[in-house]
Amino acid sequence: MIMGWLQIFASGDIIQATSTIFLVLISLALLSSSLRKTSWKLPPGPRGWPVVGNLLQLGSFPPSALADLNAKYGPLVYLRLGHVHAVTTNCPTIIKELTTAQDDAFCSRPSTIASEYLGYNGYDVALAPMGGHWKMMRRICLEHLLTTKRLDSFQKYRIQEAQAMVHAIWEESRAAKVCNLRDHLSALGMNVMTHMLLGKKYFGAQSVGAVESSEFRNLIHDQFWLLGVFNVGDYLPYLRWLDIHGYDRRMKEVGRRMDQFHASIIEEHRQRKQHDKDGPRDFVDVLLSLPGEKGEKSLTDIEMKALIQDLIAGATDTSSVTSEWAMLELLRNPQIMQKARDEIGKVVGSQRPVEERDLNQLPYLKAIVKETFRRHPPGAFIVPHKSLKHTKVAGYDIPKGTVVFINVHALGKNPAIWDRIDEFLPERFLNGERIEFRDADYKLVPFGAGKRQCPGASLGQFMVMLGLARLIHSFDWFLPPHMSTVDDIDMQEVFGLTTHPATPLQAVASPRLLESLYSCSSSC
Ligand code: HEM
Repeated sequence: MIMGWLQIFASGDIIQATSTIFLVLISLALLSSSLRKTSWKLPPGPRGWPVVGNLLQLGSFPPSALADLNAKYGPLVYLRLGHVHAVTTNCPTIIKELTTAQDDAFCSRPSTIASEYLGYNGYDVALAPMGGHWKMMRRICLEHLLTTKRLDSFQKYRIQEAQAMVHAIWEESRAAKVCNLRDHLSALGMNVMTHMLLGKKYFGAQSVGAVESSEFRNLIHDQFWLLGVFNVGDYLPYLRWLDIHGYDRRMKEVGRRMDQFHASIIEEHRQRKQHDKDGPRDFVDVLLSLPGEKGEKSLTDIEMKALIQDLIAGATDTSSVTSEWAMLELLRNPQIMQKARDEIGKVVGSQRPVEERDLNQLPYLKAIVKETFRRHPPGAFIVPHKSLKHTKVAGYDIPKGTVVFINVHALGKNPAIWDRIDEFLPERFLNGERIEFRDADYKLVPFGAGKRQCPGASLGQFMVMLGLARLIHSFDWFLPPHMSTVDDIDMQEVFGLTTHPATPLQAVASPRLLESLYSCSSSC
């Protein structure tokens, strides 16, 4: 910049020089006015570095780094991430305040490079800023796709896929193979969702085929990873062109390939619709039958693609990673696994498989899932919220545009609200009341809260509970031969949009029901 001024003066262009000085003066004025705003009483937090602020303090596992800051500075911590105001909390009272009393102020989303490339520029639901478009997209989810009636009509797919998983594990057990539970659970989550959404399954028998399935799996994997990264360009936009970690380039490429994938799905459905007079068979058929926002005959292709993208991303990894952590804890705690099996046995017996209608009668299994959400929430942070106006929380000023990181990873390990935090204790939720996933005092918020809370919560619960119930009821589970005690199970977590066990969970399955209960009809 200094070189630029010198060149201007050297060239003798006095008008340009004057306007440059004018701009500098305005910038200084703006800077001093922003400094004056330091009269704001911001929440406490660590001192930041010039320019980057606290970006370098996030570490390799940001949920733990931010939890340490909460322990040091209090329940609401202020951070400056580059030029972005941010706050973080692991406290139920503050979470309640942000998502109920002040929901209107905090219900937007930050606009990020990820939302640009992977959320159709905020044209989707999950990453869209608050506004008319988000309202319309959310209404479509709630009134047309995720209704109880629609979900009931797709129950057969969930049962089919759960049976396909049990069958595949049974075959592996007969071949004396160690079972990779991550593979089975992610195939279950993915197949249930793509079956309902796109009318296809991507893994196992009757799937689309190896090439399309592996391409799809890699795309979803990359998308998940990229949605979870802290991208420097979001916080220091003038450095975006440097693309320090190469995230922009990857996001652009993944977004382009996802878009092609969605376009071909929509085209296939349009072709079929011309010859097929039956009602909608899957969510894409439903989307094709809906009118547009302002009375147009149909939704635009971008709206349909953005919805497909969100539902696949929102539904698949969240439920499979929850189930993987639950199975990991059950292997570490065989007495809890047995208690759950006894409960299922009492309700279901041993002559038939578990059905969805059984799930409401399995409070202990539900408590296991709840304890998994506490100890290993699938997303360490709730999808970040953003404030729409200047407001006060707990007596502190929160500037307009502040990004809010609700740290559910740290909430579940907050010693001020939980006893014996490192133990897996489903019993803590068996207090005689009906067990709800949404906790009235905000100690557990696996599906978020307020206007942005997860619209797929009940489907997510069904998917997790059905998969687990089938695994526990159908098999006895043992450690793989390379492990001698439960302490050999790797408990390390890998940070991303969802937090996975560092090592995919492996175990040995031994069938415990009649052989006929492991068979798979041609449909699965
Ligand atoms: C165990 C399963 C699941 C978990 C733990 C989960 C968790 C979450 C969380 C924490 C949020 C953010 C809430 C907030 O910002 O306050 C969210 C949003 C969302 N979820 Fe889920 N989810 C699950 C399953 C599903 C399923 C099955 C679907 C759809 C089929 C879905 C679709 C969405 C969508 C579209 C949003 C964005 C909502 C908005 O911004 O308005 N999720 N989910």
